[in-house]
Amino acid sequence: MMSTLFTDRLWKRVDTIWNSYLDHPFVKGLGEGWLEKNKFKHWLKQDYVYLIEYSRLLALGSVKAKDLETMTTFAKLLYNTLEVEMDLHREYASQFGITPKELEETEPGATMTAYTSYMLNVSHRGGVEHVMASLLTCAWSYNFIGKELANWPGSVDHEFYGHWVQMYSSEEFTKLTEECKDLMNQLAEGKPERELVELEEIVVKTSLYEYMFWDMAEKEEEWPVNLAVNQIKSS
Ligand SMILES: Cc1ncc(CN)c(N)n1
Repeated sequence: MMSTLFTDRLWKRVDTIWNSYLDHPFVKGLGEGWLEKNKFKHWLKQDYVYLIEYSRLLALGSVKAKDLETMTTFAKLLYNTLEVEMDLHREYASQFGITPKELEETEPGATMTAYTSYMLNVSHRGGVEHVMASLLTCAWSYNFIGKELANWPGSVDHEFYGHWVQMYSSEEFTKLTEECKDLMNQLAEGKPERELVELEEIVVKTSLYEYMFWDMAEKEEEWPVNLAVNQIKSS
């Protein structure tokens, strides 16, 4: 009898959360092509610094890996993030007149800091399986969104957002996502229920953080201190 894959079990927990992304105004606007560019620019800058922290997490995966094959998978994901995915960001940024250096110097926002700090914290404290559980939602949920949006009329060919949809629904990104899922299943194999529950919780939490990240971009979230300074000045 074939046992259920751990990722199938995970899917049951995140299905509703991930489907709610598709109703979020930021994602909907991106897929339907009416998203305000300043909101996208906000996402782009925060996401660039998010991907820098995510890259640290991938490097940590290689450090914690117990065999060369796993080390190589993390290294491949790291290379792809730094050179392929972040290239998409650099290309979009150039259309806004933002240089790569300016992108890199983006002040990390509250949501992006909370999300990446959470992932790095559980990964530092745990083993390679905790690193993989922290990373999984990032790759898998974007691939899920990309493939869903690719079915929406006009999304792939949109003059501005089409490139985004093409990237996250691409065969290459799908293949990397499948490698992440395979590795998660391998690492979960034979683990006691108590540990599986722990890994599942990480995937649920990161899924909630993903929702908060979309919300952060939609609201163009800023640290409240600027508001406080202005209030002090005007009083
Ligand atoms: C916040 C977030 N999550 C996921 C991805 C896809 N790597 C991303 N670029 N940014």
